[in-house]
Amino acid sequence: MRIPEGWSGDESRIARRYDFAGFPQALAFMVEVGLYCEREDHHPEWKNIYNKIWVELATHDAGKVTDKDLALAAHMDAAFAGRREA
Ligand SMILES: C[C@H](O)[C@H](O)[C@H]1CNC2=NC(N)=NC(=O)C2=N1
Repeated sequence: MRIPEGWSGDESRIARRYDFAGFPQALAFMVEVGLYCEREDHHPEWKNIYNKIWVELATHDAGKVTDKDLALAAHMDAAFAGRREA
């Protein structure tokens, strides 16, 4: 498995921190990504403090990182790129 650019971790889980301009941008990111997660039935472990979000991705059923996690990571990175300056 190749860990995506900007992420850390190993075969069991990958992790990344996103820093936003403020809480509204972080909240908008969580709402947008959350709707994607509901559509895909695949959910992150994440924590928010003010303008920061810590994310960990793994497929619990499989006990490892799968293509679903990599797709979610790519979606998150794209959503972040679109909101960085907002
Ligand atoms: C019942 C439901 O489909 C499962 O719990 C899904 C939901 N979202 C999930 N999300 C993640 N990240 N891993 C899972 O194994 C998983 N399983």
